[in-house]
Amino acid sequence: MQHSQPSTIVNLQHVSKGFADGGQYHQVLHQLNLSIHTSETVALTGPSGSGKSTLLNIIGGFEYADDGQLQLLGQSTQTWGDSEWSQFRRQSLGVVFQQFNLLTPLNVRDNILFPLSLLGRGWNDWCDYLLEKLGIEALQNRAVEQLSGGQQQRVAIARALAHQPALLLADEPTGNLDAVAGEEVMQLLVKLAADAGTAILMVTHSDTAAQYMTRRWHLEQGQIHE
Ligand SMILES: Nc1ncnc2c1ncn2[C@@H]1O[C@H](COP(=O)(O)OP(=O)(O)OP(=O)(O)O)[C@@H](O)[C@H]1O
Repeated sequence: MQHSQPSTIVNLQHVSKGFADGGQYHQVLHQLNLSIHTSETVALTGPSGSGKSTLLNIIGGFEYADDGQLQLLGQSTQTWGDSEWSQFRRQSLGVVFQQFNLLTPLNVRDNILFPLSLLGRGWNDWCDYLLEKLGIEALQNRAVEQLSGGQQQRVAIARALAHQPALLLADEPTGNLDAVAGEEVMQLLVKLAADAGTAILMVTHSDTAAQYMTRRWHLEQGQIHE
């Protein structure tokens, strides 16, 4: 199930980002240098407002850095326009958020099928494997809004990994779950990402969730400490 790809999935060199705050410039990320390699798993922790979501947004192309270089899958993103970013996201990126962000008019199966359909692909054995491992086979035809939080997060994981992306960005994936459901989701996330050959960068405030990742980055005052 592994796919061939450059060994460095994400590489940031001297990346800085700030925001105008009441007429003043507030620097959030300061000259960051970091890399994530194939199948690595990284927990990103740090105080509220330290820039964790901003960093994820830059890596996903949802926001742009003010300065520095971002390479994804060995390619410089400097000249990427909307079409290159969408191609990267469709083929190589999965995302899981605290709020699940599923497509509510659709049932479970169609939510999982959605990222594949954007690539012109259909349902396959890997999708069946995801449903089975996540324990959501029996829920396939249910509307996602009828599911519990833990069940919705399992569907979100299946959707994020359906196309076996090189990188999964997860922002507080256990933030809306109780302790037991949170641990179950983390175990499944790590196991299935490993099966897919997917690297993970996960923002979390939870020490328990962070312990499931092999690396830990702490972001504070614009800098990452590992
Ligand atoms: N679009 C924006 N415009 C102005 N300021 C912003 C914008 N996005 C983020 N910020 C500011 O940048 C800082 C970092 O925000 P960010 O959401 O990345 O932090 P975080 O570490 O993810 O926080 P939390 O743990 O609370 O989710 C905050 O001070 C925030 O107010």
